[in-house]
Amino acid sequence: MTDDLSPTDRAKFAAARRAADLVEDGMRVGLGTGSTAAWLVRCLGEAVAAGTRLTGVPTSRRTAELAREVGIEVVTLDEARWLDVTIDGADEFDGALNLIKGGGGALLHEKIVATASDRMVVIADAGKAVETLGAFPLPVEVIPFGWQTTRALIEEALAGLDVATREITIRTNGAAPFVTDEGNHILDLHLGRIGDPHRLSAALNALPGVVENGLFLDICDTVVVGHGDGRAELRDLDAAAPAQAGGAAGAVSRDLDD
Ligand SMILES: O=C(CO)[C@H](O)[C@H](O)COP(=O)(O)O
Repeated sequence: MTDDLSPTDRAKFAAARRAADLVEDGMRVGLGTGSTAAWLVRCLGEAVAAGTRLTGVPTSRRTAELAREVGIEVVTLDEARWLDVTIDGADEFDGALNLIKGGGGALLHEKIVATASDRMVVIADAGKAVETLGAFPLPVEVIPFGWQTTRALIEEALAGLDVATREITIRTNGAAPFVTDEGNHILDLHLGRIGDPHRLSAALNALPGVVENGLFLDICDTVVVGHGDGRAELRDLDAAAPAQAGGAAGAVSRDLDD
């Protein structure tokens, strides 16, 4: 399944394969969205074929389709109610394991599913590690009604916040605005650097018209970092370190050559 992969895809696969080993028989698993999460779903499909029993709650229609294709029993979040683990990709992660997500437009379901889980495990290639969040444009899901007014409100809110740049673009699909699984649009906030992610997240979610933003703060417990040579390294939040400590002090690493 992995012949002819680019180094980045090999890294994504390595992270997904290692994370699939964390799934135990009988678990209810939140299934993320994106190319790294797709590797995970394929790995879990192999585990199911080998006899592991699990139920999956997909975070998007795309993931639901792939999960069914590979033989995973798919249920809704309301049927599962609570999950043992959610495993998902990310666009950026920092030293405190805070994330930017939503590059694939599924951030709303992803945040709901991750929050309804005992543990959130992120799978990512090493290129997603950052010192400070914000180089990746921050996705914000907004309802279509009055989205241009919502964009203006976001611009006003950004004026008082610690960010490097303040450009906002509407995500498109061809000529039309991109539409999420919930029928909403995505505004991408090009901020360069986010000085205070908690303050920004609260300011965005306080605006009418904003449904959710792609900052996942204090949600992720573990990042499995994949490398192009096939290694995967686990970074766990150190319970002793304050979440806002950031940098290497906020997480502990274990090298797992497999
Ligand atoms: O948040 C997401 C989708 O909404 C993805 O997990 C994120 O964009 C990473 O994608 P990929 O694994 O393809 O790099």
